[in-house]
Amino acid sequence: MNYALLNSIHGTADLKRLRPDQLPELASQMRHYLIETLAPIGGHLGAGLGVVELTIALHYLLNSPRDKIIWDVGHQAYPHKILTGRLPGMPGIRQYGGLCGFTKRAESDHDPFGAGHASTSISAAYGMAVGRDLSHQDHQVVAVIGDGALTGGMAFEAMNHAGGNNNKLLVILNDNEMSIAPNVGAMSSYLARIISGRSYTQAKDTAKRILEKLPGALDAAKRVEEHVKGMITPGTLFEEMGFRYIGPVDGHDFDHLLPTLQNCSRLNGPTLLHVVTRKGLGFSPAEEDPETWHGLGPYDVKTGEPFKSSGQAASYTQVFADMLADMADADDRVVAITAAMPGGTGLTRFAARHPDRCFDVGIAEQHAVTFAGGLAASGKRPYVAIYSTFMQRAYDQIIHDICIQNLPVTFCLDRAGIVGADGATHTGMFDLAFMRNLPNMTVMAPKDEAELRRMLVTSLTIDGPVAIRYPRGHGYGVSIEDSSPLPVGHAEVLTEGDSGLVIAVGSRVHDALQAVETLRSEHGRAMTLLNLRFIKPLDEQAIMIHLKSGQPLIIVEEGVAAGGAGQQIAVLALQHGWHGPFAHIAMPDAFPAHGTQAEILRDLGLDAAGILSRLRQLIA
Ligand SMILES: Cc1ncc(C[n+]2csc(CCOP(=O)(O)OP(=O)(O)O)c2C)c(N)n1
Ligand SMILES: CC(=O)[C@@H](O)[C@H](O)COP(=O)(O)O
Ligand SMILES: [Mg+2]
Repeated sequence: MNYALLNSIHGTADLKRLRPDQLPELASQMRHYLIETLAPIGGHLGAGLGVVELTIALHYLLNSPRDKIIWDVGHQAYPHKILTGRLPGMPGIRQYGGLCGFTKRAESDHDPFGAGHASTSISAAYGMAVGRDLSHQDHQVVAVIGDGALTGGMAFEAMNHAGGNNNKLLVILNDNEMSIAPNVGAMSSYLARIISGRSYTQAKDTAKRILEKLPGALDAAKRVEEHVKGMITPGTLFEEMGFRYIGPVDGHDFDHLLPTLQNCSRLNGPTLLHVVTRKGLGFSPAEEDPETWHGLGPYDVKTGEPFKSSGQAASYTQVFADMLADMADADDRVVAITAAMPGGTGLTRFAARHPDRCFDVGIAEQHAVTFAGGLAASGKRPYVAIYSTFMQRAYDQIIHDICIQNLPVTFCLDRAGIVGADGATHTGMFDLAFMRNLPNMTVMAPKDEAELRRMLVTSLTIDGPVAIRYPRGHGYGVSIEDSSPLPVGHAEVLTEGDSGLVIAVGSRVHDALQAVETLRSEHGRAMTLLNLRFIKPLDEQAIMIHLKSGQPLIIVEEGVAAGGAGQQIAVLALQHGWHGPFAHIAMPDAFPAHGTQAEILRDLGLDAAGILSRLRQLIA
């Protein structure tokens, strides 16, 4: 493909020099460029392809960075990055040292607000609109939010606030009928009805029938018609929330988009523009299967097939989902909940076997947790599968609705620890610290996929809240025959030696074992290695039996050091009078960069080589 037009755009000023009739060609080149550039590296393709025209139109008419464009989640912002001077960096997006996969303030003045988590854009944009008005400035503030992100409560909290006031704010609802998976819920049906126009037609028919049945009461019936029409005319809900509703508009047609956006930008007060787009537009595999092509690894442009790495063990996610489905076979109290991530959490597999016991609540982590509380209070055993990073949203619900009432809800924290290309916003670095300090909570971390299965079985024996955290990626291909429950609160001794005690948590156990074995074979120094298994309750007895005063104590965990298991173990050791060399190999008080999981673990000294080097220092 010839990218001459695209390559001539070094910033938004170049875009503005184009004639309107050149924009479709620019859109076409940008689509091809995205499809080709992401093929060897993967990334969030589908959402960006869907907003190519919208992004071009916004930058054509607005004056970023003076005008503020806030992209919700930020995964669809690749076209925005291209138009704002970041085209040369695109081949390195989400790679180590490369561009961030989301919007990021530190990366560009054109990213006025960073994101990664959903449903924040209207709040941030409204804050900027109010800030602008307080400072008597007059730039535009535009939030672009997807129909999936609109299922998040924050979006409605923000609309409730903004709609009650008169600050100028444009919210663009990018409606492609998809979250990552097909969008769910009543709002999604409402938007679909607006697009199809059926509700409006039906309402008119209903009013007509009322008219026919009430001869002589024409005025009254006329009023009924007006009322019914008013109730379900497109966008009434938004109008009732204080927003001027405009749309629906074809988000791929510049002839519609440009004049509509131009008009919207002249309006005062809060306005919602409903734009209809197609996720993955321009690449048929992505149009046909938008869920797979939402975000993926490398793929073959010619065949339209994602590359599959052969010979890999099952992922933790798959093992989790299959085990939970087995448990649901045997126990009809078991139910599963996802917050808009049925694929990512594996619950699509669970739903295939137990469709009536699997609930996708939308991007609503807080609701997911309290909904689980309600299910638990009615005798069910809910398993809430949410990525570690997204669970941060629901902390008060975990405390107030689950832990205080000691309800048997199990939190299945996928993507715990380093996630790789998604970087800081998606890193699951806090869950060990925030879960282990909650009364009534049991916290487990499996060393491999077999242990994950046993921990799930164990959770069913515990009559209270449980958190199980496991990493992104594949297991080790170990045998998963044993499905017996684990003794609660007991660590596992993996090696024994008198040169020191290493305690490793979950995902770091295998690398710690490798380091301990290398130390023994290369230096003849044997250490005891405990697989902690239970971060809470802590196996104080096993720790104190194996901890010898004067000898090194090393704790390895893939989570933030502050408040992590290591700090609690250190306090325990000191309370028992232990003294000796100490190392807490964990994540520092800083957000990690993006790259592969291996690169980030290496940087943090959390891989086998890093652990080995710390062990060598300690015994030196
Ligand atoms: C709080 C939170 N939960 C879940 C996610 C995972 N997630 C990322 S994008 C997405 C779907 C967003 O759908 P939509 O806003 O409609 O954007 P589209 O991809 O359709 O353009 C989800 C669930 C997230 N980023 N943040
Ligand atoms: C944008 C977003 O939040 C998701 O698409 C996320 O990137 C998915 O991560 P996984 O690839 O680990 O499922
Ligand atoms: Mg969508």
